Amino acid sequence: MAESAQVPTLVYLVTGGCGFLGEHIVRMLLEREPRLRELRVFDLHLSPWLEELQTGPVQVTAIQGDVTQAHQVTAAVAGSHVVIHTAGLVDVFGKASPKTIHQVNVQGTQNVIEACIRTGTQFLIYTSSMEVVGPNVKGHPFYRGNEDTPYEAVHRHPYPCSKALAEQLVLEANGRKVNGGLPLVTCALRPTGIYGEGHQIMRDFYNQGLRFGGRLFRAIPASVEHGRVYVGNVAWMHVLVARELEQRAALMGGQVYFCYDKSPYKSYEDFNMEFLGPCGLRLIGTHPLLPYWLLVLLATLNALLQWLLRPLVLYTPLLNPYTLAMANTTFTVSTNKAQRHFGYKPLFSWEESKARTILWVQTLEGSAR
Ligand SMILES: NC(=O)c1ccc[n+]([C@@H]2O[C@H](COP(=O)([O-])OP(=O)(O)OC[C@H]3O[C@@H](n4cnc5c(N)ncnc54)[C@H](O)[C@@H]3O)[C@@H](O)[C@H]2O)c1
Ligand SMILES: CC(C)[C@@H](O)CC[C@@H](C)[C@H]1CC[C@H]2[C@@H]3[C@H](O)C=C4C[C@@H](O)CC[C@]4(C)[C@H]3CC[C@]12C
Repeated sequence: MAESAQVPTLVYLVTGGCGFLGEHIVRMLLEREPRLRELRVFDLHLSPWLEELQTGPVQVTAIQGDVTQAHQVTAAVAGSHVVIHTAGLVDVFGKASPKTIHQVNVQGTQNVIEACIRTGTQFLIYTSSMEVVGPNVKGHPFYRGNEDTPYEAVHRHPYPCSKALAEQLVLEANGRKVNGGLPLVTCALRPTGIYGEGHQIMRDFYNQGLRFGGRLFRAIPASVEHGRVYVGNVAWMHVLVARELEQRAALMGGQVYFCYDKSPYKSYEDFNMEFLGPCGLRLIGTHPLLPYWLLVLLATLNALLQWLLRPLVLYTPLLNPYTLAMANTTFTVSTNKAQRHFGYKPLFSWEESKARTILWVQTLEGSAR
């Protein structure tokens, strides 16, 4: 991929480029990657905002496609220098079947890998997830751990299982010969809970609060820390890895990196209130309002209702046995591996990340402020 710094010559492909994280990666690349000649945005659902990006100096190519269709992936990858694979089904609410989650997240990733091999694309960055590690099915806490912290990564839920399998495929593909004989260089980035402009779950919490007269009810102890990272910093880490992967292939190839920044360690609900509070919502209770056993019962009833109603309507509440267990298990990271390996530093401070997210919440319909 060696190229002259002056003339934009590179072709990047972002799968899932119209998603929450994907959009930030696409916009960040256009703002901060001067070597770009063409940016291909591959997604099952193309967004209208793509049109506004097609008037700039970089050729933005919108490709409507499905990562489960190998031929579509190969056509999109052919001729690209770097692939950022962020497309996936992010579902812990029972919206998609386990089979579909596997098809998209695992088979889709295998299709991306094989497309790189077949077409000679050398650099592949995969958006993995903290969930590849945990929280595990035993509810073991992961307290300010890093990429080398021992932890029993045991999962049963289709989503974390699919992310773990996909990540393994990507890392194992590192070093395989691509068409033309050069080695494929891969790495995986593991964001914790991403927040920021466009976060659907934050939108869901906000709407739930509006439905209850501006109130949200504490379900999780404030002492349970959940790692969060601002979407702009996750996007920046992807851009940086894509830039450094060639020069530092021996060090970075086949590696995993947690995505992190200076976002504070808080419970999931308290962290959300950093943004929802200034927009008029209140979190009721300094302790969980209901005993844990009752929350488990309610979560189980939600899962039963989802199963009973499935032939008629898709019932996908925030509270289910998996989300309750997740929220109730400490999982935070403290690492500097990305800084040591490729000079990553968060682009956005906590204050900037918070301000940007609050501004976005305030634009949501019904915002009190
Ligand atoms: N949101 C988080 O907190 C978080 C945390 C860690 C990792 N991740 C990972 O980041 C990636 C992006 O997550 P997100 O939160 O932006 O989700 P998202 O649902 O907003 O974006 C995913 C994108 O992938 C596209 N997509 C889905 N199925 C596809 C298919 N078959 N073919 C092509 N495109 C398809 C969707 O249309 C969507 O635009 C995922 O791989 C997810 O596992 C997300
Ligand atoms: C209803 C209450 C119990 C409420 O507190 C539930 C919160 C719950 C919806 C979230 C708690 C932890 C979240 C997950 C975490 O941030 C990491 C994730 C990994 C990422 O790859 C996808 C999103 C997610 C699974 C995220 C989803 C929402 C939570 C489960």
